[in-house]
Amino acid sequence: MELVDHLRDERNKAQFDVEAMKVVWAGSPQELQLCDRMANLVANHPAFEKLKRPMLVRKELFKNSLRKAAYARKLVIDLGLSEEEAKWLRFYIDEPTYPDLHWGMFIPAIEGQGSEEQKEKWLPLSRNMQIIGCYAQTEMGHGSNVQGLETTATFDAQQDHFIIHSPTLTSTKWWPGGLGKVSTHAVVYARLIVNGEFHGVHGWYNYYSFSFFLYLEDHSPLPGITVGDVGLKFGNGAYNTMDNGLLRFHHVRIPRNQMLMRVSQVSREGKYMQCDDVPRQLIYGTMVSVRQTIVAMVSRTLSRAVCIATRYSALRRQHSSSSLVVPCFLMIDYQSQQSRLFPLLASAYAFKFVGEWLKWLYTDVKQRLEANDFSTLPEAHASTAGLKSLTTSATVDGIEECMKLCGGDGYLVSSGLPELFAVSVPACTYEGDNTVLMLQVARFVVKTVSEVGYKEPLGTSSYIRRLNTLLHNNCLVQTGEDWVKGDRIVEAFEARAARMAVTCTQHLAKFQDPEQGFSELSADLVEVAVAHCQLIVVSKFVEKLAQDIPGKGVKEALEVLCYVYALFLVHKHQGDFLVTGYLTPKQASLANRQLRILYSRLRPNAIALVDAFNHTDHYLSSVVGRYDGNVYPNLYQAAFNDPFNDSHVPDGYHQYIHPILNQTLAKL
Ligand SMILES: CCCCC/C=C\C/C=C\C/C=C\C=C\C(=O)SCCNC(=O)CCNC(=O)[C@H](O)C(C)(C)COP(=O)(O)OP(=O)(O)OC[C@H]1O[C@@H](n2cnc3c(N)ncnc32)[C@H](O)[C@@H]1OP(=O)(O)O
Ligand SMILES: Cc1cc2nc3c(=O)[nH]c(=O)nc-3n(C[C@H](O)[C@H](O)[C@H](O)COP(=O)(O)OP(=O)(O)OC[C@H]3O[C@@H](n4cnc5c(N)ncnc54)[C@H](O)[C@@H]3O)c2cc1C
Repeated sequence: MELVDHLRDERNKAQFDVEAMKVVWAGSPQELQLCDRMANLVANHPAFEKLKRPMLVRKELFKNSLRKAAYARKLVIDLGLSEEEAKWLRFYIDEPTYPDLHWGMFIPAIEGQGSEEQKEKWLPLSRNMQIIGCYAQTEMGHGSNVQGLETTATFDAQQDHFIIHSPTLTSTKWWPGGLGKVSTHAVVYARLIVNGEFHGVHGWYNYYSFSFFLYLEDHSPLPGITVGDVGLKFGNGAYNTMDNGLLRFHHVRIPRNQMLMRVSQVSREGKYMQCDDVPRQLIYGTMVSVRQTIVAMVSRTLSRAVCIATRYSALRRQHSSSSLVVPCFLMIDYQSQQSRLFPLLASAYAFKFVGEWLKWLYTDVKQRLEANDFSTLPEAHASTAGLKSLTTSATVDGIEECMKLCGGDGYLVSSGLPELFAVSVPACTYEGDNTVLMLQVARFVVKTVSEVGYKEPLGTSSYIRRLNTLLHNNCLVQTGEDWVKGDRIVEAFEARAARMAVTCTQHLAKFQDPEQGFSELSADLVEVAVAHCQLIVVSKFVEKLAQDIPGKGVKEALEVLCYVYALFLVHKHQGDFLVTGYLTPKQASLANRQLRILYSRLRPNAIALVDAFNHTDHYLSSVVGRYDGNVYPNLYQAAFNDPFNDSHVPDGYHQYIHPILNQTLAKL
């Protein structure tokens, strides 16, 4: 039977080579081929079916996710998949499970913080999954405030042991993924006590990582350990496939050599030693690594929501504004729908490109760290923290908007959007609460501004070198067309970021106690950080356009997306641009007018731009976002796939409805 493509007319409108755009989106022909292979491996295998997930109760759901993880492991071994292939396989299975933390945090923590000897011992065991690990940092009472962690690790010189203890209820380890039911090991952050002395009580270096055996072979916890799951989380399915755990220690002994010893050591005699040439911030290194990964992944999450909403918008018809009776308008042709949808489409591309750049920055910093060059760590910290915060917040808001853009059907689980929202929301909290992370960026920016004159700003903050120009030269835009020039756009974002940073730095200088100033101005400081991070995203998109981009019309389509992203932000944050005096109201309104022109240029390419994400229907898991656009029969069928429709008479009907119909309520 011939398949009907309900979106064919839309696809025919494309003004660029979709196959070439797929390569740009994936990053390279090799990446495209790799992702395509892994996505289809998952899509074509019944073991990875996921549509029934939201109907399962927690225990079934969890067992189901263990089955999938075990099956994935078998595929990795049977097919001899590389670590990179295995990573994409897990990604397309699309279900948070313990291997995410094992591969994503436990192993990187050992790699980054273990001594050579420890790496030699623990890494082969971990990579072969002979042990399964998690990352136990957060406690019930302390999440953002890592310095406040209460778990203690007291050195016992007599037995050459550390004694790990949870002295209070609030010191209970709380949230670590994979901890609740599965892990055999954990990297635990604890406060170090040697010879009765807390080390580094004033600094952030009083927390050390320990690796220890959590379970005996029969899988009951070691004596002195209480472990469990933190309980049901938001959303059906969603993050409930993960065993986020709780953990308490009652004077649990572990050998001294299980303290991760790259940053500092405790000797057999009980002497505490800090490695001179390694900064203490390195114990936060795993978070830098994961924040980078989150940015690399988040564009795909947003692209998924945008793909669903764009396809449905290009299919569903509603009345025109002049006639409430004739259903003639495609939803995507409403200007208001475009102004909500197209900036999200542009953001997905923007986040993809900034994610590629961040990966490059992180790879560079990682190589430097291995060679004990720590000079670029502050920038890597600020960029990973800020971009993780910016992109996850925008993505989660974007998924919610996509749900609304699909009307009532977006709210159905079969649209794929509610579960995507539920599974993505915690990204604003885990790996650092987004506001807390933006405050870290603000610290970095304010410090850079304060040091102007005796320390050269580098990398993402190099615009601060041109402070004088940015503070005094205002925008030169005179026509709408003037707004679609890369260097002009970047300069506008630089001027806004620089002016906001300088104003805040001046306000901070008025406080006698800098910390009090920082606290009182924290809301403004977050805005400074947002401006700095948006500048990074815009400038990396503009830099991308300066590269050689093959394929008919591909570069032109990307240019439109870049300007949509940037001018949408100019419009959204026009208050910043106006208050700092960089723009006049006329220039701001020209930007908005130009944005409308750009929407009309983007419109014919909309479906092709989401096709270029190359998402399989399995990955989308959305009735309204199907590739073939055959929505309505499938939407109808999906209703009958719900076990709730197995019978006309639900449980409880005879008991609770009949008495009302028969007026026999007194018998209840
Ligand atoms: C939607 C799509 C999703 C895609 C999903 C993909 C993957 C998902 C993967 C995993 C998710 C699952 C697991 C999640 C795990 C976790 O959540 S683990 C726990 C994470 N916890 C945190 O992130 C805690 C956040 N808090 C902190 O990082 C610190 O406490 C904070 C930095 C906020 C403050 O610490 P403090 O010691 O008080 O720092 P100061 O402000 O005094 O700064 C001291 C100096 O250290 C520098 N610094 C801080 N952090 C770092 C770092 N990470 N690296 C390098 N340097 C750092 C800071 O800049 C200061 O430097 P100066 O002295 O100013 O020079
Ligand atoms: C799904 C999920 C998975 C997780 N996985 C892990 C894991 O594997 N391992 C692990 O160790 N942890 C994990 N966590 C814990 C996570 O890292 C913490 O939840 C996170 O760091 C935030 O800490 P908190 O929950 O204590 O929030 P809090 O720090 O209590 O924050 C609550 C509110 O206070 C504000 N706030 C806090 N501090 C400040 C400040 N200094 N200035 C201004 N505002 C502030 C925040 O902005 C936020 O609005 C996970 C969490 C979730 C939700």
